[in-house]
Amino acid sequence: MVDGSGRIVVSGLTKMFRTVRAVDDLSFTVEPGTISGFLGPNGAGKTTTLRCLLGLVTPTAGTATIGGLPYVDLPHPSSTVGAVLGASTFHPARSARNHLHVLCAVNGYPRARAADVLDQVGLTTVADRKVREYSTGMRQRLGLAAALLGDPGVLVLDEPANGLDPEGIAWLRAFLHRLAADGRTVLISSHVLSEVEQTVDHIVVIDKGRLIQQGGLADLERRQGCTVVVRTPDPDRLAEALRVLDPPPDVQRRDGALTVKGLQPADIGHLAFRAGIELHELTAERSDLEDIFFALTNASTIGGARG
Ligand SMILES: Nc1ncnc2c1ncn2[C@@H]1O[C@H](COP(=O)(O)OP(=O)(O)OP(=O)(O)O)[C@@H](O)[C@H]1O
Repeated sequence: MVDGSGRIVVSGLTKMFRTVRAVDDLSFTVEPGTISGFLGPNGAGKTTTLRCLLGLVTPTAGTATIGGLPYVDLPHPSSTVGAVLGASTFHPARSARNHLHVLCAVNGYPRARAADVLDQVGLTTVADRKVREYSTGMRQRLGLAAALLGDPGVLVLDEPANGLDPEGIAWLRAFLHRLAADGRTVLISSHVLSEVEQTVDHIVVIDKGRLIQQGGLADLERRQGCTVVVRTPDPDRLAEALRVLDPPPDVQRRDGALTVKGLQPADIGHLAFRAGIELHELTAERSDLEDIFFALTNASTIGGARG
């Protein structure tokens, strides 16, 4: 169904390269107004999925649509979706402004759009310098500027934080938040989780071409459980009381405290109370995206949970 919403829907997508199953029956949705992180280890199938979405690769089975249409059927593709896949190549002897003027001419956009997008990505003051003088971060910004020329409602970026310094990552984060706040759909891939953790509100995790997990970040963190740090003057007795539970939680010693995985703080507090064990601390540690990612991809490696 054509809905013009800018929603990305990947459904039953499979891509074979000869005998390599790069993408395997993959389904997920990315809603407008959100930033979704498309995560997975190297070789998981992220780029292939994005290339299917952008009409650069023909799926073996399934569909990938934007606003209800495959890329090849979009009436105005470059003003529907802007994409940066890998390092953009620019003529080194051209200025950024000149490069964007050429793209305006090719795509039928007014020349004034070049100045607009240069301003959006913060390159106005250096727009007339040759691109060969640009740093990696400046080139990334120019790639984004080119993707935004048609004022698309959907932005797809493959590893956009690659090669950026912390300042560049902070800039990118704020920039993408502004685009999503305008109602745009933003999908960014990464295998470096710390780079996207503070940027995305939803994640889609894949491994070996298959979906491992998708959902809101906060929700996933909650579902993945947390580590509870417990301090007590009687750690041996508490550890023993915990280990006889069925199933037994994972109990470890750390810096004179016990760390417990697999139970909520209230359960541990209740058990300690009933056993007459004094507690001095009972703290739930939030697991970060890195922990969740490893837990999920390890589970997939040993044939465990799949989303
Ligand atoms: N054109 C191709 N021909 C053959 N195999 C390919 C081709 N493109 C990708 N593959 C294979 O498909 C699998 C998925 O690759 P893909 O590049 O999509 O993963 P990725 O998650 O983007 O990895 P990375 O983070 O390293 O870029 C890999 O095993 C890769 O070698």
